[in-house]
Amino acid sequence: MELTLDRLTKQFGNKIAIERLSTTLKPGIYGLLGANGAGKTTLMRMICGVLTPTSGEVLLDGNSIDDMGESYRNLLGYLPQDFGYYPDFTGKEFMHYIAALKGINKRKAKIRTKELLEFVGLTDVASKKIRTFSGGMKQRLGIAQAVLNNPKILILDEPTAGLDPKERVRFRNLISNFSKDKIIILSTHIVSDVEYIADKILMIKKGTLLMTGAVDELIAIANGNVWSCIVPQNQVEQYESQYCVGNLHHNGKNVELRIIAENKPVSGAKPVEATLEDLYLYYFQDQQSGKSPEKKAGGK
Ligand SMILES: Nc1ncnc2c1ncn2[C@@H]1O[C@H](COP(=O)(O)OP(=O)(O)OP(=O)(O)O)[C@@H](O)[C@H]1O
Repeated sequence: MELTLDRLTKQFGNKIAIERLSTTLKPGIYGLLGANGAGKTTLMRMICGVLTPTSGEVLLDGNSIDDMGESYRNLLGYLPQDFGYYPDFTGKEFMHYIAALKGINKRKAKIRTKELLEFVGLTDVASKKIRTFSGGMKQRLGIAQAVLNNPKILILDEPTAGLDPKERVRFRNLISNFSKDKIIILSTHIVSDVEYIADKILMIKKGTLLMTGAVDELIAIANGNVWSCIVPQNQVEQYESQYCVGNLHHNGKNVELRIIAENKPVSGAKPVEATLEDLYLYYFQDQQSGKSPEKKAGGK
């Protein structure tokens, strides 16, 4: 199975949300990382066929998804960003309702609902109204509905938004367990959500694919460019204006800074192992602090 995005472009008025984005996806978990407004939702909606590209196309095994129509939709599971949960439905009723929308017969819907509510750990609350669910429980229900038809392609838009750390871990494990032979794309701007489960990262910035690769490959780009520096407290602002600064750790009168820079920022700076977050911070720092990266940490 191969999903090809071929020069995919979406323009809203004057705004180009996605610009000639091309890549090929094979079974595995893909983490779509990008700042707010980078174009993640637009891209996912085009992959799902709910938004028509201005130009370019999405192909599954060489066939345009437009031409495939229902046979493509039958392979697809989608959890949109703002999913409507119907608070007065119980978890079970909601699953049956979505199953009916997906054209799954009642008998099969009952069996799948039971299996899936078990899978996402909601069996005990299956007969409770959704209005009583926590954010994490709703997200798990969202995942369960998305996989009702046992999709080969699963698209999850910001599935970890609003989850606490424990729920995040649970979510990651759920996705890992479900991922065999499937193309899973999940978007987030939280690096740690994808660092551990994604086979491949797609970093998207201003509608274009900035870089793509396995987590290790991307981290390798930043390796050798991450430093730990101890500086006096009154110099922190100066460093922040000059460099891409990650974590700060106050230690008495001094502050330990994590700096991402090609050259040693200060004598005594110690090189430290890079993380995906360092790379992300470096490439997206202009969108977080308003400044542009003066020099890139590595190639594409
Ligand atoms: N229907 C629309 N009409 C006009 N502009 C839009 C529309 N949808 C998206 N955009 C613009 O396209 C750009 C990309 O938006 P998109 O929602 O895809 O980004 P995102 O990466 O998903 O962001 P977020 O993480 O905030 O959801 C943004 O500048 C957004 O304002």
